[in-house]
Amino acid sequence: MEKKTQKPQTESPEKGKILSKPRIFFGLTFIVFSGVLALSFISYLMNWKSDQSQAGTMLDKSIQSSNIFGKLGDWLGNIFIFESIGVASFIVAFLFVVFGTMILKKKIFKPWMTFGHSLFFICWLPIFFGAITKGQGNAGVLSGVYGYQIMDSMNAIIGSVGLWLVLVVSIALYFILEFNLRPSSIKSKFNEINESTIGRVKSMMPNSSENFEADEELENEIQDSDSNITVTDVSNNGKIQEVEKPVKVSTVEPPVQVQTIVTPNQTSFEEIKKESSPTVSLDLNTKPVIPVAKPEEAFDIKPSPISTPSSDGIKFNVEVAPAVEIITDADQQSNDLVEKHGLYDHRLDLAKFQMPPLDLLKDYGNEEISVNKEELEENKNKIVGLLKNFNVGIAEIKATIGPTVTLYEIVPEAGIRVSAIKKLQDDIALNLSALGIRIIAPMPGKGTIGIEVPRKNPTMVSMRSVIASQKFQNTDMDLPVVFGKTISNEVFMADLSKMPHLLMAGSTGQGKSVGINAILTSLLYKKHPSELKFVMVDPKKVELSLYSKIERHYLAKLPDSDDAIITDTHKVINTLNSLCVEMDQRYDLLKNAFCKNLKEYNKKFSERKLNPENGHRYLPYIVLVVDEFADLIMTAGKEVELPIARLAQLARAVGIHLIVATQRPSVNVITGMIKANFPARAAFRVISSVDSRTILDSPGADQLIGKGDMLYFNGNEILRLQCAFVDTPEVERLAEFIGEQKGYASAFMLPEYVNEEATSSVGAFDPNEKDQLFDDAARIIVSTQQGSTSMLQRHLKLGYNRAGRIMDQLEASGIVGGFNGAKAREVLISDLNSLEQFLEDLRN
Ligand SMILES: Nc1ncnc2c1ncn2[C@@H]1O[C@H](COP(=O)(O)OP(=O)(O)OP(=O)(O)O)[C@@H](O)[C@H]1O
Repeated sequence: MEKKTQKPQTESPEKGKILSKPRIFFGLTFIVFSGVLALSFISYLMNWKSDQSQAGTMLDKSIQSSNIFGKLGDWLGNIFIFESIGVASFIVAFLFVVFGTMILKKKIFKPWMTFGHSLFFICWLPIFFGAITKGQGNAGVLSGVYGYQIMDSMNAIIGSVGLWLVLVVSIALYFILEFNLRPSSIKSKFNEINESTIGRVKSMMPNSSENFEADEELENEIQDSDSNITVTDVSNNGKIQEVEKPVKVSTVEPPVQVQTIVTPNQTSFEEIKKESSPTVSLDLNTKPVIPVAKPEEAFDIKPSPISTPSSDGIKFNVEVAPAVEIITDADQQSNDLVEKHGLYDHRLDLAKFQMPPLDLLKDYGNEEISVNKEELEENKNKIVGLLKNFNVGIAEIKATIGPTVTLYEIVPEAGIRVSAIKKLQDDIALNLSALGIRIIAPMPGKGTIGIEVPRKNPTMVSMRSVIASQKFQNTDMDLPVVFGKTISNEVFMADLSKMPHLLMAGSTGQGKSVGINAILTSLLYKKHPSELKFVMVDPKKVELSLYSKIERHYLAKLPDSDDAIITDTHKVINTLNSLCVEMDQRYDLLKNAFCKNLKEYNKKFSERKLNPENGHRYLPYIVLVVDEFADLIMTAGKEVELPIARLAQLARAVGIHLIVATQRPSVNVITGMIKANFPARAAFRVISSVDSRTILDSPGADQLIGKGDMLYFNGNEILRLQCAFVDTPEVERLAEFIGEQKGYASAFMLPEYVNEEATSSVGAFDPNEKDQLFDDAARIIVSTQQGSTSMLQRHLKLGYNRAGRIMDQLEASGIVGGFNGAKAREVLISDLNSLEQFLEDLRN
């Protein structure tokens, strides 16, 4: 059931587009010129009689013009209005606005439709005014000379009746085509108006006999009509609710059982008692019977007729009533709020925030791929020759040149086994004497076998070129990440929110840090600070430090920490657990708002359907970036692995996404639990094929050539990409540009994380799980009035751990107080009698 809601003001896709200066100049010039034209025309219309005599005196200073744009205004008015098309000239002025908005890429008008309509009226209006004025009175300005002359010529050719016929038929055709007017729709519109008028008149009448009479009249009216029948239900309060239920007369159905029901104010109707069929079929001879709508059904129901010719020649109409639109109180309230304050704009806190311009990124010059025909020919010959030596015949070979790699696709002759070619990988590599050869047999979805051969002179892919690409600029992805270019030189992008977490690996110096910077740069170029927050973990301390400048805009941190970029392993554990708390809180918010994911939730919040007083808030995406995961696992092990795995398993729906990078993709770093929850993987060059298997579940990453040459696995297939290059100074400039702008008062605060171990014993006492020696321990403590764990150890001959656990239980049950540093705990029960009573209560 569709709810009637205010249409949300979706962010226009043009927002992200960068307009060139000439565009802005010409766009604005057109719009301003349109204003000048319109004002000149208005002014000309007011003074045209006096000013017209001054035509041709443009340079004569002694003659003044009364047009607000002086003689220029006069001249424009004269040219457009008087000498051309009369008042239709305003349409010309309007067209300049349309041009202007087109140049500025604002999709306010549908250009072709607007031009079409305008052209029609530019032709029709002058002739129409010409026909009306016949050259008398204000003919000059209404029709213009052109309009009058065309009208005059037509008049001479087809006569005045013919002229009017052309005018009327053309305008009628225009409206019929434009508004889809058909006799049936005009008739139903007319019926609607008719009914609503009758309804209104009826509702004005008191609940009396007059009303009754009106009902009868109406019924008569209804019964007169054999096609459209209006049922009127008069409810208790005298309000009339109407349902239009056209009943079409048809044959075959058995006679309908009719029952009379009485409505509260005694108006009687006949109800069709017929189960489960919304379609009504009646005997041709019976009079139409009127179904009574239940009060809650009595909304605007506009049936949509479906007409099917039946085999017996009788027209059989089926009408399906559309779903009833219902507005709940909450909807109404949010609609009112939106009407009053507009949609909630999360960007408002930093309304003046400027998205970074493109020129912060370095232009590395020509990135066009140069084709080295000799190299291509040489490689092709080597491949064909080698395969021939191994008795592998080739039917066809094709080369696709990418930025770093050329892909040779071969179609083997019939009967050749794919595995035979696969086995030759090392031989081909040896023959081509090149590193980084990868054989893809077969190419997914292509029916060929691919051999990737690195180029001698690779082309660099700059971050600027991919950020400037149409694909990135016009993307509607939620978290667009532009990695670089594919083997066929296309910009490659992926949506981090769909990945939903990314695992990156690569040996040192192969382009992993550049890859992370490319990801962060793409997100910074697309997302406003209110929409995205980063949690950065950088055990190496230097890789992500550049981003500290954007702390108050894009970073998130724990309330008690000084630096937003976390370099200390212990803090990482707290931060990860805090992220888990944030995740749980977000899930609660989503659950209370009946939303399935963050996007839905934020939309609802923007439409003011969620009350901030109930804890609802706009939720930015949170991206956790861990630069050296191996280091964390080595120092903190499970304490890091568990929250990471938990986040990876659950956090996608609440907008928390993980990017975890490591130099050492060994199985004790990338464990099964981690791997299972990171479907998207990016591999730069790694040392061994074992490492490649760990990260990608297949070899290949060990065959890469470094410098940003990478494999991306999206869960289905592996793609070879050349990562875009973004240098440290570029990132610095970007961070500086953002950092210099007004930001929030502080970084985004993650929820405080309270270490569970510190609190678990207190308040979590479960009498069923108490230690067997709990009662004895309590008696010893109370009799000695000493809350000491070592004393319990001595008296009960226990190890420290068990004694400590019993002490925690005594604290939780309220027999002793909290941990008191070096001193013994306070004993809260003064004597054994009270204790026995207390223990008895606990048992019950
Ligand atoms: N996409 C790329 N295009 C061109 N050159 C690149 C690219 N990525 C990296 N390089 C080159 O490789 C060098 C090392 O890259 P990067 O610092 O990203 O390696 P790394 O894997 O992060 O190393 P480490 O783990 O030691 O930090 C860069 O300085 C650059 O010269």
